[in-house]
Amino acid sequence: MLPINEIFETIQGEACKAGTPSVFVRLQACPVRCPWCDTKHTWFVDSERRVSIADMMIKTEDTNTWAMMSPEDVLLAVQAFSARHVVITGGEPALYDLRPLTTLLVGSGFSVQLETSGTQAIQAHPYTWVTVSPKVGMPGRRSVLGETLLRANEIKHPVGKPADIQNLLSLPIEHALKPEIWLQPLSQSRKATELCIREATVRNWRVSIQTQKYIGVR
Ligand SMILES: C[S@@+](CC[C@H](N)C(=O)[O-])C[C@H]1O[C@@H](n2cnc3c(N)ncnc32)[C@H](O)[C@@H]1O
Ligand SMILES: Nc1nc2[nH]cc(C(=O)O)c2c(=O)[nH]1
Ligand code: SF4
Ligand SMILES: [Mg+2]
Repeated sequence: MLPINEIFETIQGEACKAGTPSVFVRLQACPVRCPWCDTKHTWFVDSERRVSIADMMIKTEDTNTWAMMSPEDVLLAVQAFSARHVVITGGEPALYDLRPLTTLLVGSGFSVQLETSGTQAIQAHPYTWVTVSPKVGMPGRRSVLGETLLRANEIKHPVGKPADIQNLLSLPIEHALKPEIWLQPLSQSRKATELCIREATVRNWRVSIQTQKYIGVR
């Protein structure tokens, strides 16, 4: 059973899969708590904020309410939309064993993507496209970052200031599989965007802007 904050259809806005019609499954809870996080309403699983699946499904704005769902409940909810790409995010979805859910989704014909901070061991079907957005110097277990970066299909690094580039360089990112490295400016800041453009250019990395925030979708 998984605590789900929201399930909604939109366009994946970030990194390699940007532009893909997607059903987002947002899990509740995150112990990492980045000060600039744009989904702070997912951090705590407050038992008083539990709602029915039906009430969770009709939400249209950010709230800290959540519903408890089985992998089969999630599959049914996801099948009601037309997108065939499912993005599992949060909160920190890797807090949970995602093997049952990802296996069910892959077996039902969906492509599956996981958005994770890399601070928890990843338990997901091997076909899952894993986007690791490494969190350095935040609470959470840095010790598993090396392992999750090895599993990463892409690295999407949040950047606000030059020290964030140094933090990324301190991680084992140059392994044999060479996942694409995307720099994502924090909160549409002009300064951060210019820094990402400069650093991506000299290092032959990429720039991931949160396109959903420019085209006005969730
Ligand atoms: C809300 S997190 C949820 C998944 C997981 N906890 C993680 O951090 O990857 C999804 C993505 O949004 C990014 N993000 C969160 N707040 C942001 C902000 N203010 N500006 C840019 N990216 C942000 C995260 O770094 C991550 O790549
Ligand atoms: N459109 C859209 N694209 C996204 N890519 C990653 C997101 C996330 O919150 O994990 C996100 C999101 O919240 N909305
Ligand atoms: S790890 Fe992800 S969900 Fe958690 S606080 Fe950081 S950005 Fe937000
Ligand atoms: Mg988001």
